[in-house]
Amino acid sequence: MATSASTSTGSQSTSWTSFLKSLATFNGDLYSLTAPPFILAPISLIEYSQYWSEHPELLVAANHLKPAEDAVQDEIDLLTLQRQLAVTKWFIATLRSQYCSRSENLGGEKNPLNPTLGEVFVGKWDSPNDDTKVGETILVSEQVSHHPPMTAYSIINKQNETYLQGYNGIRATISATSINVKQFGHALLEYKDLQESYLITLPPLHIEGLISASPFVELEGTSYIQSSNGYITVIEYSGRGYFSGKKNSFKARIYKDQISTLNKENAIITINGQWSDKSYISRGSTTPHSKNGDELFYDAQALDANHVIVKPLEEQHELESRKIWDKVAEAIKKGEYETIYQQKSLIENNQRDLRKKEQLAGINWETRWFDLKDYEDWIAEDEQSQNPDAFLSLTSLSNLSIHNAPSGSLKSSKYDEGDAKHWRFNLNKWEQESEIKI
Ligand SMILES: CC(C)CCC[C@@H](C)[C@H]1CC[C@H]2[C@@H]3[C@@H](O)C=C4C[C@@H](O)CC[C@]4(C)[C@H]3CC[C@]12C
Repeated sequence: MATSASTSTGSQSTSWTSFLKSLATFNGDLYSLTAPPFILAPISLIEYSQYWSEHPELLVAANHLKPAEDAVQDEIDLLTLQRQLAVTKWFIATLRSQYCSRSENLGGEKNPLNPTLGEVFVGKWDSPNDDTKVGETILVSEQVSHHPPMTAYSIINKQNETYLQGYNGIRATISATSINVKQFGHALLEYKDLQESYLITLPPLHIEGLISASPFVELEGTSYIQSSNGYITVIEYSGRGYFSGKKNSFKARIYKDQISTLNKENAIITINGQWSDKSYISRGSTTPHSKNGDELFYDAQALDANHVIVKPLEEQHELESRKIWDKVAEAIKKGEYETIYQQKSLIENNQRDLRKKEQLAGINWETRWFDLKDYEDWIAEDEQSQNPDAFLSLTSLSNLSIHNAPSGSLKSSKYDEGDAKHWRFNLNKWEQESEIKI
């Protein structure tokens, strides 16, 4: 999103009004809009990858729910369900950071800086509260495409053999009072020791509060967590006034398998509440509630987010996000609108020059740690393979599209068409990385 230069905070309401007017001619690309500088976030969108692991202990929790070697079938089954619950809890715990943190820390939803092609963001989390069971978790993310913007990430906890990877992009439309955003991409979580994997889809969202110049995100629709053991969590989101009259509401139902999802009565467990606050859990399909004495599932306000540790700027590579955007971020924090405009233009022009030079030389920018995998080429081979691909198996179990459809699209839905190319982390490339250090 471009920035309009403005010199005083007194002009804020005028520039907000012209921003709202510009929405009338919106072409679907959020980044082509001229946003008033006071709604810019002083971080690049690539940094949002960190929100997947602000509770590393929850990310690895399922790895500690392993059956003992002599466990009987009932114990094995119970632990399998408990792992589905652990993954569901971790996912619910990511939502507050993903969708509320700018509103909480910056006083309203803000527009992130649009990452440059090849921009990277890396960091780590130490074991929270010196819990030796968690160990170090690292984050590696890369801007793999600029048109359309796509960010890929990988989060690794070697001690727990826990590997999360994914990528995301957005497509937006405007309605009378909100900006509606569909997410593209998905996340894949693997517990290698357990030989278990999970496919996680990303919910649609909309931005409200535009008229009053106090934008905030509300999730909507459905997202899924499909496990390789068959269990599937179906999460439905709603805003103020739909399920409960409260903002950020959700209802998650865990089913034995995808077929069971056809009737909500089949839910084995139901979780209900606010993803930014408290949620409750009960057995079966009845809606749990604190008033019914149901058990607390997760309290998003109780635990502080664990922020990723990033090297000081002096030690950063020229492709690292905070190094690229340092001057712009400082100007945003100080409200120096002219400097924001100048420094952003420098970066954008430099990028345009680079792309022109590549075009003249007949070369394409090469991604650093992620490869674009075309699943159309893989389907036939995978059927014969001893080691089937996790994404293909999980989309088959969950009846989800393998195509580049809005995240969470079902097979045979109107979106289930086109390419089936998805960004995948290449661990070898990361292990051979010699210039960029955590
Ligand atoms: C104030 C408003 C008019 C500016 C528009 C900003 C717009 C581009 C931002 C607003 C919310 C952003 C979402 C964010 O809430 C969370 C995520 C999850 C993360 O994993 C991937 C990025 C995404 C979808 C952000 C994309 C940019 C959004 C829509």
